[in-house]
Amino acid sequence: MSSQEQVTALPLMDISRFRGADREAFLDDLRRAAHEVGFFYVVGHGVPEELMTGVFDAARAFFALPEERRLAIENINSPQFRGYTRTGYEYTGGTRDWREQVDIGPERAALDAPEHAWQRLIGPNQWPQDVPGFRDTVLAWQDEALRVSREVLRALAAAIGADEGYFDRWFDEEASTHVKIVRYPGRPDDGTEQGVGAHKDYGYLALLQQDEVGGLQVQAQDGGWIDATPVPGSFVFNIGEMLEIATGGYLTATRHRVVSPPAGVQRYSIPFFLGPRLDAVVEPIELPAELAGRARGVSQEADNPLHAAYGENALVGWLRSHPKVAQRWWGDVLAERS
Ligand SMILES: O=C(O)CCC(=O)C(=O)O
Ligand SMILES: [Fe+2]
Repeated sequence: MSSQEQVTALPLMDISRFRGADREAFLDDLRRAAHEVGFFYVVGHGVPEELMTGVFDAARAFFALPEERRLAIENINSPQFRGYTRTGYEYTGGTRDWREQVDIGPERAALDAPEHAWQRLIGPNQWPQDVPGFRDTVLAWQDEALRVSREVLRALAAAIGADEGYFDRWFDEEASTHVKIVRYPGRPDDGTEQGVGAHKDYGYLALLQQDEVGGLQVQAQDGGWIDATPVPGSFVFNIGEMLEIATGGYLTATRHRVVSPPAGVQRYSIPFFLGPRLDAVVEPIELPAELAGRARGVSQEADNPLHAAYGENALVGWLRSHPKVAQRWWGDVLAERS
């Protein structure tokens, strides 16, 4: 192997094989990748290159706006945690992350009389008014990210011996989608390396489009960290907590983190999260005996208990990561729970 050749320890999956002649071999590869690593690259997805480039252009245009224009859609305006988060205002593992971002969810009207706390996550987005085409481009990208994620979810269901459509029961047209448009500035003067602290993602699956800079790291089973080296044209996929719960830990939500780029270098990334409906309570699937024997059980960490009720799982995540928004709009819920 020449020293120029790209070396990456994460498996690479060509999702077009799922509909092709070697489907069974593909499902074996996918099963191994999803069980052993929980992270893999996906190529052969058919998302037009112009759209992948276009969404990064939209991101660059937004983050190039003067701060007061970015703050016009600050998430502090939104009980649903939608909109812009300034660098240093998001927390993971109780420690400040070093990135700025725009969070976008399903576009709905807020409910008049929500019965459950998590129903207050339903509501409208905040869109920047001064980046022409931002909304259309992001929505077009979101549609494609949803299409590819659904295909990967169907392949995962087939790979664990279930019907392709198995996970659709907690899903349908009300799927929880979440797009994050992210910019990591170079690391701050004090040299802190946390772009995003180590965490798991809470839905079914996460898809990530990243630029060429790198910095995402994935925790291996031995505790070491593997670089998710950028592979042009690919998406990085990882398993979320709801699939860990649904498979009794046969599929594991793998911890990952982002190391900030060096000072003076910036990185753009666009994660997309696919979750079940907010009112879904995910129950364990009956796995084929051979797989069940290798299921590791659902991890229960003191600092991150997993909730099978998806809306609750999502709410806990939002409250923890955006304390200022939580204080402004969710004081009653925080007080009840303290
Ligand atoms: O930006 C990345 O590479 C990953 C971000 C991430 O893990 C997240 O936002 O959950
Ligand atoms: Fe993540």
